Amino acid sequence: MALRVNEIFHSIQGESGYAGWPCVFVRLTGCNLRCSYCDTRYAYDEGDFVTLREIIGRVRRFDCPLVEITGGEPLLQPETPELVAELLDLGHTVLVETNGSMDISVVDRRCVKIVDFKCPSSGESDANDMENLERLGSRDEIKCVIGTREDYEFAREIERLAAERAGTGSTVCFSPVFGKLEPRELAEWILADRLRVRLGLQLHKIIWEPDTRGV
Ligand SMILES: C[S@@+](CC[C@H](N)C(=O)[O-])C[C@H]1O[C@@H](n2cnc3c(N)ncnc32)[C@H](O)[C@@H]1O
Ligand SMILES: Nc1nc2[nH]cc(C(=O)O)c2c(=O)[nH]1
Ligand code: SF4
Ligand SMILES: [Mg+2]
Repeated sequence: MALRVNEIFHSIQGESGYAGWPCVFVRLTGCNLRCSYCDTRYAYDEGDFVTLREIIGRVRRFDCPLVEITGGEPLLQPETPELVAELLDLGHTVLVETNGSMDISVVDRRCVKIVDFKCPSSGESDANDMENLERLGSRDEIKCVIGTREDYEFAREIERLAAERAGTGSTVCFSPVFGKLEPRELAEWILADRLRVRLGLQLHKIIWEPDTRGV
């Protein structure tokens, strides 16, 4: 069994509720969306097939408890759930960063799904599978990447729908599109509306040059 892999690297987790922790990233090749702001276009079609065994071996060599499966879109490859389950069985905390267009229930309940609901300025908001709101577990996270005031209002509605769901404990994270919306503007909107959301800034773009690959 093999997956098409764009890169495997060790860095500081820059996004989500796990921001700041050392993390190994497995970036899979291929994406079904084309977000206007995408900072990872090189993953659309660059990558080689690597066996599941080899991927696990490369991850293990970093000796790091936290692993994120990202892309591209990680749920496009039918072998991804097996990779996730094997890493969980080895004792890793596994994050799966997904674009929200596909059914998230295909992956093991023990992993943490970070589900990006695409806002209008991405050009891909019609792709959101809103049923994913019903599929979230309490450790999973909702994420909205915001480039405009219209995006913010859209994201606020997603947050409202999530909060309405009985039993939801999901963290909701709002992040500005890097270089497009000033973090301060988004911070002020969140505070003015008294929202219970987490402001996320991409830490790796502060630590390293913003377009560095493999960090
Ligand atoms: C490259 S995507 C890979 C995972 C999946 N395709 C997705 O979109 O969630 C990882 C995360 O980076 C975010 N992202 C991509 N480009 C960005 C940018 N220019 N500014 C802020 N976040 C960005 C995406 O919205 C997504 O949450
Ligand atoms: N450091 C770092 N943290 C990240 N968190 C999510 C990322 C992604 O591209 O999915 C990412 C990334 O590319 N780098
Ligand atoms: S879904 Fe993710 S990888 Fe695909 S285009 Fe959008 S941001 Fe890029
Ligand atoms: Mg990234």
